[in-house]
Amino acid sequence: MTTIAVLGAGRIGESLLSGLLNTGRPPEELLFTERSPQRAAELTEQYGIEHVDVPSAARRADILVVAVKPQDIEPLLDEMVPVVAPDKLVVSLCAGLPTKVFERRFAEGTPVVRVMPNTPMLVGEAMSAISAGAHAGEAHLELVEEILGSVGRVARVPETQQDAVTALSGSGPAYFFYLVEAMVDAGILLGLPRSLAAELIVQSAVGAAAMLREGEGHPVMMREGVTSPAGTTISGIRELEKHGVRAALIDAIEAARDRSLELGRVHETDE
Ligand SMILES: NC(=O)C1=CN([C@@H]2O[C@H](COP(=O)(O)OP(=O)(O)OC[C@H]3O[C@@H](n4cnc5c(N)ncnc54)[C@H](O)[C@@H]3O)[C@@H](O)[C@H]2O)C=CC1
Ligand SMILES: O=C(O)[C@@H]1CCC=N1
Repeated sequence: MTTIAVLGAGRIGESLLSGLLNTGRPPEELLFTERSPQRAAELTEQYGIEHVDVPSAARRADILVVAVKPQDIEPLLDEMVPVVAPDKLVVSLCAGLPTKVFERRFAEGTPVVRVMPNTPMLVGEAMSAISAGAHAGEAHLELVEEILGSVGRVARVPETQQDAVTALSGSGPAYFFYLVEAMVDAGILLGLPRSLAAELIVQSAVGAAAMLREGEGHPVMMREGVTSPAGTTISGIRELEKHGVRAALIDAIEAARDRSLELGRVHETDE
């Protein structure tokens, strides 16, 4: 039995706990720590998972999953460092934080794996990218793949690519939600009831995603398949091009990558 403790059960920590429970992992194999007592009580009531303190998590769990905001990492590290032995695996879900931020604080040899997951973990459809730190080996990566593979897909990437991954798949769901929100608003403008507009757009998104996943051709070909000569779609595409939507998305993702790099730099030392 592998016990997993999630340190910081906010949106992504809860998504992981909930996703693992949904895939049949018993609540006895899961623990969590949480700064907010109210949130801790709510989660225990909802999921039946035990809330513990950091020393207890470090003693009882094999894997410690760090899921606090990057800005909150230092106080948590202060609590972890005295109690985390090198036989534990530390898994960081924190955007922007390089594995060396953890390694330089923990006992020599402590394995650290950096992960960028995303919230569709909640419904078993996460995209997670994982990178080994200096002391994490094949067995550690396989363990993390097994856990995250139960709540979605997993790719191995060099750590140097993690900031780009964060911008694409870590933040990506927010951009899709934003597009859906805007398209539903368009339906309202055209006089459709909100519930109907939402149903039309959400099912269109699910259908388009399913076609993309089937992998039968390139997205450009799929878009061309919708775009009839002198038809409706090309009139819409012209507006998207006029408003620079493609460039806006590229700029948005570049800005998210830059912010990820910046979050990591805050924790750099002169070492
Ligand atoms: N929300 C998302 O879509 C994604 C978030 N992440 C990363 O996951 C991490 C968490 O993000 P969210 O869940 O969105 O943030 P959040 O703010 O919803 O959750 C963080 C939780 O940690 C708790 N916390 C803070 N310090 C603590 C401490 N010392 N001990 C115990 N609990 C503590 C807070 O009370 C809060 O419930 C971040 O590092 C973020 O970069 C990664 C991928 C996607
Ligand atoms: O916005 C954030 O910083 C986090 C990391 C990736 C998605 N959400």
